[in-house]
Amino acid sequence: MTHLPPLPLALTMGDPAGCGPAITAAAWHQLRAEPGLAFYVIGAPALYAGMAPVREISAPSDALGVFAEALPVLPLADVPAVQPGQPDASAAPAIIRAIALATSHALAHQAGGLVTNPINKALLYGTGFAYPGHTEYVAHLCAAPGAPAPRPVMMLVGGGLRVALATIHIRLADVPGALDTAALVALGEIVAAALTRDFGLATPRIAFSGLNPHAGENGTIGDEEVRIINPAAHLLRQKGIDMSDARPGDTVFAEALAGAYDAVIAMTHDQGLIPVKTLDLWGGVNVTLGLPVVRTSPDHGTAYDAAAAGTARPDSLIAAIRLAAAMADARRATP
Ligand SMILES: NC(=O)C1=CN([C@@H]2O[C@H](COP(=O)(O)OP(=O)(O)OC[C@H]3O[C@@H](n4cnc5c(N)ncnc54)[C@H](O)[C@@H]3O)[C@@H](O)[C@H]2O)C=CC1
Ligand SMILES: NCC(=O)COP(=O)(O)O
Repeated sequence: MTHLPPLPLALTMGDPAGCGPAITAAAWHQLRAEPGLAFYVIGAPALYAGMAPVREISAPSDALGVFAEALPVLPLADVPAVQPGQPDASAAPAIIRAIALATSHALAHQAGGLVTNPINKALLYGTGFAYPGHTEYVAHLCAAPGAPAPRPVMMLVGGGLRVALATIHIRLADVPGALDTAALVALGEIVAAALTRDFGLATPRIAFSGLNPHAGENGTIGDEEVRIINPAAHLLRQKGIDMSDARPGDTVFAEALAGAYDAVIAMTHDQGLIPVKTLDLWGGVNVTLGLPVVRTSPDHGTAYDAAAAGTARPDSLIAAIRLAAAMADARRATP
């Protein structure tokens, strides 16, 4: 077994008007005594002033020596001054640069992985950001020269569940047309490989959820299960992956909680996120699978109201930091 030295995690500042600065400072207070969870944040030092002692660093490796005493901040230029709770589109270029820099640190093995603070997607779209979210943007940044971007898979971890998504930020009406047997096979392979590599499960058991009520009742109330999902499950089983046919969406998460499955692949964003957020509103983590770098995130958004009121909770960010560190450890042990 190879053991490479631990690296700090790179946190992005996220939307500076959102909860990111407050939860980052709060996470530092709670984690500063755990050197295995050392991190630095890429952002404007002023964002954290008054919430934590701040130390500017000039390279990711400086964070390890600083973390116990102060929040290590790698300064990002040109972050406009914003008010908590007051989104400001002029911050968009800096928000995007922080994500790009953190990803480059992880790709260069200067950071063990990246943990992204929440962004306001509509605000970024309004300034021309061409990606649905971090998931697809980080994948784009991970593309090798001349090669297509790796296919990223969003998985939520929380409340005793792991739930990967077959479709993410698309209209519900577009979901049936977006489901495709070959794509579900590729998705199942990515989820199975990640559960082994990053979560230490030698032979993970995975379930597809159905799209239609009762998983389509044998094609009588929707045929995506018999036409698309079950054929993908069959092909995955032929590849040696323990994959169920489509299970009814109203029971598959209870089955997973009871121990029948290590992960569920949900067909839509809300089908997957509702059980995780209902079971674990504060502690859920969003993980991107299928990338050469570790990337996690809190599963909540910018929470402008909590940012303005000073009531933002760091629980989900802390869970995201813990999970990223565990995944980075697993990859260091078996690169
Ligand atoms: N990973 C990311 O960057 C994500 C970004 N978003 C973005 O967040 C923005 C706001 O989305 P919403 O649907 O309002 O979801 P939200 O998660 O920001 O807020 C929903 C409710 O939960 C509360 N809440 C969320 N996190 C909290 C925390 N840490 N502490 C205390 N209260 C908290 C909020 O105050 C609000 O009442 C959107 O622009 C969306 O694009 C949403 C989800 C993930
Ligand atoms: N609802 C989850 C979400 O919006 C996270 O998206 P991403 O920014 O992690 O791609």
